Amino acid sequence: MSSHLVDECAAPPKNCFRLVVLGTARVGKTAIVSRFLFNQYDDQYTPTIEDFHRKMYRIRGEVYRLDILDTSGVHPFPAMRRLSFLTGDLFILVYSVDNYESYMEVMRLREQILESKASCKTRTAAPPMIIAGNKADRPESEREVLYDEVAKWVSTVKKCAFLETSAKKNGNINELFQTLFELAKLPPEMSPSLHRRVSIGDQAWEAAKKGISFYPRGKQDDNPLGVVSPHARRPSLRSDLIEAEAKAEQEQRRAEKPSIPKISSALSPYRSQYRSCTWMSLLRQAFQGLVRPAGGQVCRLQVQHRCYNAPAAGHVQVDMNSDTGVATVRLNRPPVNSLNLDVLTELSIALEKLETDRSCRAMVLASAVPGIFSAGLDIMEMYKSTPERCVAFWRALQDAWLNLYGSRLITMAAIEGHSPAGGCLLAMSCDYRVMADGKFQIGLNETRLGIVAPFWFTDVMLCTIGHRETEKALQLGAMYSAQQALSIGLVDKVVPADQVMSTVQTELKSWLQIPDAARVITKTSMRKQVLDRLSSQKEKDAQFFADFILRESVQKSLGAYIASLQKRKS
Ligand SMILES: CCCCCCC/C=C/C(=O)SCCNC(=O)CCNC(=O)[C@H](O)C(C)(C)COP(=O)(O)OP(=O)(O)OC[C@H]1O[C@@H](n2cnc3c(N)ncnc32)[C@H](O)[C@@H]1OP(=O)(O)O
Repeated sequence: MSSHLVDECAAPPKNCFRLVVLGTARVGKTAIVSRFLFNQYDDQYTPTIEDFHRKMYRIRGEVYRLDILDTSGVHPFPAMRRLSFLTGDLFILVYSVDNYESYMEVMRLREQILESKASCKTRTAAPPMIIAGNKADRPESEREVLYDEVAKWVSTVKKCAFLETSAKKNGNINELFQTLFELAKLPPEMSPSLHRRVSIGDQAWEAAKKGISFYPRGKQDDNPLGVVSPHARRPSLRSDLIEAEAKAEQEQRRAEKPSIPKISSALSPYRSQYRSCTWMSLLRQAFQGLVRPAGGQVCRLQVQHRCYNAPAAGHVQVDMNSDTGVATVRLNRPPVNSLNLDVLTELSIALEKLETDRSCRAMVLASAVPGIFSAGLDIMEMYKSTPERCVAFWRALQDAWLNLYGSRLITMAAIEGHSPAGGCLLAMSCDYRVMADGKFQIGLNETRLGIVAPFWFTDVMLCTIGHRETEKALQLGAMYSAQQALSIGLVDKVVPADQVMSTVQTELKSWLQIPDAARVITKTSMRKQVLDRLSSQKEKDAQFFADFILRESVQKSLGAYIASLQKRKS
């Protein structure tokens, strides 16, 4: 029996759920999932990057689908983590009773999930969550987290439950899922003890499938059944979008209250809002080959070695040349490649993927939009926004920058157009810059907008052109022509526009001759201080940004700047 048939038994969107399991490394996330799915426990520890599982159920004549995302405990993939927050319907947050820091991380994770959800206009309610204090079998002498402390905290938060568990001894695992499903108002039969585990090809499952798909009143087995899909992989982008859309419609419908006579027409304005919402774009990004099937029940993250080209809608196009080990990453958000939350998230994911691709040694950052490298941050993300959205946006920028500036790859910017502010930051964060001669300008022009370049923008510029030039450049919000930029060291080479790419390729050849290990250690040691400065205060920096940008006076300046851009155009 071919395993894909499990998916032929499709669940309606309203019965599809994504469960995300989060927590620091070594707390037992994978062990909990493994107990739940297979009633197995493996004593060996293998760090997880991201595993994907699918379980299908037949319960009281209906088909349900539970997708489980078992996430990484370390955080080299912040964009993937944020996407897991956004796409999750219910969450298990795991800590280990012998590790207080892991409990602190659970508290932080809860906040981050809520903030991520709040930044999506269509999804604001707190999702159901359960806190699992795992390794409860450990001797009391090793315990660092007291049961009462967690219970007290959980009693103060909404839609959240708490249990201590032992994946090793199978303690409370069934109860953990049962409580979560109850909280999420999912059928209790989804818990391991309340359904019969069957496998693909099992007659009961096959009969149930037929009964549901074709002959609902046929001879089907009425006992709840659950089957783990052996070759589970993340759904295709298209099916996920369709499903997400159906779900969002459902949510809207609930919010709209049934008293509205024509629900479909009442929904239409929300549909268009929904279609353009960030959540949808993030979903789109989430499934652009982020995780590929690797066979078996577990889908370890694997990196495509040839081509990461995003679908047409993607704002970041990635071409990987496996022969040379050089990837070209093109920003593609016409008209001016302004960097909004979506672009930044996509960029982060692209960079994270390249970072983990062993065949990739270098990356060229370029634009797919003629005449522009990037117009910098999308001003509309900063104008009349909400604090939650501002924080989410800023985090996405921080992550994209940390990925780029801290990359092990040789990074080169092919600047074939204007590159103000955030565009200049991206270019400066690369190892080498080639700019097109002519009318294009580059620089950190923040003061002209009435805003202040953050300390890490300043740090990067200081490292690039030195103190004196940075002081002048930043105070004046100076924009430089390519030749001026060359003279102060802001770019490394200026060539006619049609030779930018070939010049980058030529330059790359000499960089590629240097052994990677020595080059990477050198680069890392040179950049560490600047990277650490932001890494150590990301949250403070994000909060500061939100507070600053939403000040009335700053909003006024931004409003005037936007008007001046529009006026200049007309
Ligand atoms: C404590 C923390 C403090 C906060 C720190 C914040 C740090 C901020 C960093 C930034 O990156 S702020 C953004 C700064 N960017 C700019 O000032 C660039 C402004 N744009 C331009 O100068 C020009 O557009 C251009 C890039 C030189 C391109 O000129 P071109 O003539 O080709 O296009 P336009 O007709 O001007 O623009 C087309 C279209 O795009 C809109 N637009 C331009 N830039 C942005 C942007 N950054 N964000 C959003 N939208 C942008 C422009 O208004 C036009 O829109 P429409 O009129 O067609 O609707």
